[in-house]
Amino acid sequence: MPLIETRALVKEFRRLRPKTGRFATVRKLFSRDYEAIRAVDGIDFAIEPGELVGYLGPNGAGKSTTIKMLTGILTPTSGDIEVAGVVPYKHRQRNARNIGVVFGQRTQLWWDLPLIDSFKLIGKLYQVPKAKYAENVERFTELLDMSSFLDTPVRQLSLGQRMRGDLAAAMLYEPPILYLDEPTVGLDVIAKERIREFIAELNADTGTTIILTTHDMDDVERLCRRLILIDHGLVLYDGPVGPLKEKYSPHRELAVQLTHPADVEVPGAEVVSHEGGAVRLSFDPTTTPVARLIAEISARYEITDLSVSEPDLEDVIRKMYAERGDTG
Ligand SMILES: Nc1ncnc2c1ncn2[C@@H]1O[C@H](COP(=O)(O)OP(=O)(O)OP(=O)(O)O)[C@@H](O)[C@H]1O
Repeated sequence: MPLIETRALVKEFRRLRPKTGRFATVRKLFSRDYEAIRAVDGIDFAIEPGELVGYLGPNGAGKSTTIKMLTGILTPTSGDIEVAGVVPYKHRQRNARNIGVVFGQRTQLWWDLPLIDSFKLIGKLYQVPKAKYAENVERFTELLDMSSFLDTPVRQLSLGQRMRGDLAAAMLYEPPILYLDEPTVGLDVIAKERIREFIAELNADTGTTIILTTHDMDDVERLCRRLILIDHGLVLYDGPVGPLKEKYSPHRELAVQLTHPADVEVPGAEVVSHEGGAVRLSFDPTTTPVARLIAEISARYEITDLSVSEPDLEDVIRKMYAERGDTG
């Protein structure tokens, strides 16, 4: 049975219709002329326990609005939504116990308090039993390497330290579900990797169901087995990463380094670039298996190095949106 499910989910916002021309500002003041924006326009998905799903889309696609409905902050205009057997907007408090939420752009922690005091407050708010609380703080402190800054006020933490604190805070009461909104935004490469490692471990070890919203394709490549791609409030793709790459970017590239420069000709592959002994070939793995291609090349030329590159996910997604007439 799905842990998270939405059916024909719609969220409409009303905003004042923009006015132009003379006295526009004055007219706006007295106007009752609203227009409706469908931020979410009939979204269906079902997420099973233990899944780690990337929820992606261009700016304004409706991602945050969906997450806000899942957390119970927003009430849908129509449609159904259920999270761990709870309708979030009807039972916000019950829903809150089942979910952890981390926003990359803002903290859930108390700005002026030492990090450990935020943890204590969250432990109290969620009535985490004493022993469990102590065990979890110890575990997360070790996993996220936080011991050197537990007593530092949150306002003095670096972005990477704060993010680790936010992740620990969201998981202190062991919710079965975690929503992550841009958890690696603004972090350096090492800090990003540390966060990704924690997310992957959390999902693998405790089976936490995770919905991840991000614009960072390295987050997606590293973490998500399933993607839900949305645009204009609609689901465009729901499935694994592999078939998406095959459909929108079927070609792979093989880079070979020849001992002696030569004009390369191999059946089933096209030379993309050729610089001295460095040759790049493009091929379709469904018609030319990579093993056969490598065998053919090694039989004809002397090679010192070779590598096959996967298509770039960002490129694949851009192509998909472009094909559907959306520039993102
Ligand atoms: N409170 C609101 N009132 C009016 N319009 C809103 C409101 N919140 C969101 N919108 C509009 O709904 C649409 C979807 O916004 P949403 O924030 O869900 O997109 P998003 O996919 O999260 O984008 P981003 O990647 O930029 O965060 C946008 O057109 C946005 O302007």
